[in-house]
Amino acid sequence: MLLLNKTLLRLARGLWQWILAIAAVSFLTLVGTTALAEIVSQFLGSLFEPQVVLSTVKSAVGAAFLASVFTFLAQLIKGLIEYKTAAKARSTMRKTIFSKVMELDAGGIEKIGPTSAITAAVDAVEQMQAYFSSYLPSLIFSVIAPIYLFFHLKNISLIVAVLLLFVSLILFPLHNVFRGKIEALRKTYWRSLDDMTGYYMDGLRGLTTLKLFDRDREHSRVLGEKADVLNKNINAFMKINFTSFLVTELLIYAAITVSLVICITGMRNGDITIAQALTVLMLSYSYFSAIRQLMSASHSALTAISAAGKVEEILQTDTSRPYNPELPADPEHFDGIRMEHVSYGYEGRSRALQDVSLTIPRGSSVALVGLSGCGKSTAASLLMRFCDPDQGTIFIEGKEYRSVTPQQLRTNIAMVPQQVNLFSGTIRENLLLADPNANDEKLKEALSEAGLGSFLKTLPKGLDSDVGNAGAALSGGQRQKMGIARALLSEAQYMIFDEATSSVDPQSEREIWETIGRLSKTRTLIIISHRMSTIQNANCIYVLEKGVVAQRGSHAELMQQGGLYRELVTRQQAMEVAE
Ligand SMILES: Nc1ncnc2c1ncn2[C@@H]1O[C@H](COP(=O)(O)OP(=O)(O)OP(=O)(O)O)[C@@H](O)[C@H]1O
Repeated sequence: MLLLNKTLLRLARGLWQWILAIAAVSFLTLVGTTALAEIVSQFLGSLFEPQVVLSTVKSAVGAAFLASVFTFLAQLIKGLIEYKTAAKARSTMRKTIFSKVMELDAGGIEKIGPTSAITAAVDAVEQMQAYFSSYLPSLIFSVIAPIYLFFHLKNISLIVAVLLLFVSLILFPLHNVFRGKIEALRKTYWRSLDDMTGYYMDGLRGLTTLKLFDRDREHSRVLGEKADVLNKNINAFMKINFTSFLVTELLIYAAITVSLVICITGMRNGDITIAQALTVLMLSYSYFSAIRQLMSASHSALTAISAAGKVEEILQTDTSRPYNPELPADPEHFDGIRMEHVSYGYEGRSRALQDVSLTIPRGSSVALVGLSGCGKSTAASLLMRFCDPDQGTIFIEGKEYRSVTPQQLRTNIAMVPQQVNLFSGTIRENLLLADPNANDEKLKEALSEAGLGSFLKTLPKGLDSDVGNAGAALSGGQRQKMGIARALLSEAQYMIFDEATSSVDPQSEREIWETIGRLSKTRTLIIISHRMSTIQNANCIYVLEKGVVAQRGSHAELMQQGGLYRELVTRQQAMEVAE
């Protein structure tokens, strides 16, 4: 009911002093307003007394002026602190989200979805900051203000003070009853809006098809029905909003009217003076301003809470890659990488890999092939330890994968992905990501080994040449070669090429395969490629089918065996001839 949210309260940790400062300055504003109300009421009350003198007028005006200046300054300061709190909240939340997102590995990013990661850091943060700069201070203030005013009014009339306090305390729970209904209707309204917009978009995109089949009038009729449903939902939403407003305002004005009736009766009986009655009239409005402020802030709080849900999903993602040096070593003491009965499935999906065993002897080249979706990239992700097997074990040079620190693993295994990511900056800056201590000679050596030596010589600025936004100033082939150069700089013994030439032109593809051929003399290569002609020299080829190892052997052995491998090779040869 108080709209307190665990995620938001956790994020508010460094912000409490600011939140309390806003509530405190709001309270000072109330103190100023109360003083002003009392000064004005006393002055107006004194006008009815015969002995009014100029000095009374002067001191009343002076006091009213001071109270006004005080209130104005308090309000100004409140605005400034609110602004500061919003800025601080944004910055704190963005830093928390950014540092978590940067901890995610490939599996984690896919699980959340890159779009969610962006909206969490941009939109959600904007929505959540209002919770700290507006809702929480209003909540605190809405508790203090009625109590403060109660103590002010109780000396004039206890019954009025109790009545106003009671009504101000029940307003927020009552408002929440309406709010629950409003939120449910808002969801229905958004759904019908989405439904209508989606149908409208479908119609626009497929207008020619609709006309071809003479279905445009029917489409227009359904669209009209959807527009009616939307209208009905908007009306229901507005009706409940208006009812909520009406009930709240009626209660407030009823409480004020009853208070005035009590004051007038008191005046008649001589228990209450005119000045006191005027004070009640003026302060009764202040009684409800805090709760009104809270009610309007509670709308932002609800938006903030739903945004916090998205952020919580990111913050809760497990980014730990625990390692335990005590895990038992490989009983076979295999010199290389070995997968033993490994199974892995993505959340909510059937197994992507099932009981896969494979060996990658140090110094060899091993290829993984198979139809799209057979699990090749999943095997690469497991080898990079972007994820851990659900069942089975992976060993590297006699050690259990999870007994090696993530840093050690990264220095042993590098990957050249399908799309190499380059950052805006120079060639040097992009290469230093892999080895921050590398000197120019080493960088040039890696570039030349990756097949970029002659290209570098053509650049007037050499290593200081700009690669453009996300590497836009380089060709697709050059970007992939930069990825290879980076992998070389990491000095990893094991290198995974996951469809490293799938997005480059035939000339670059040939050059990259030549480079890979050279690398196979000094490194252990794990090659994933859909081009069967490129992996024929691999020492061992694993053919995956629906997540299972269907065949294994050299090219010659597999061609002799027949089965899926020979089918894939023959099919591709036929396609190449046709091209
Ligand atoms: N992040 C993911 N979430 C859920 N399922 C996934 C995810 N990544 C892959 N899969 C599923 O796992 C299976 C194996 O996918 P994987 O990418 O390993 O295949 P692949 O052989 O590399 O395919 P391709 O040759 O098309 O790249 C597929 O059914 C795929 O839909």
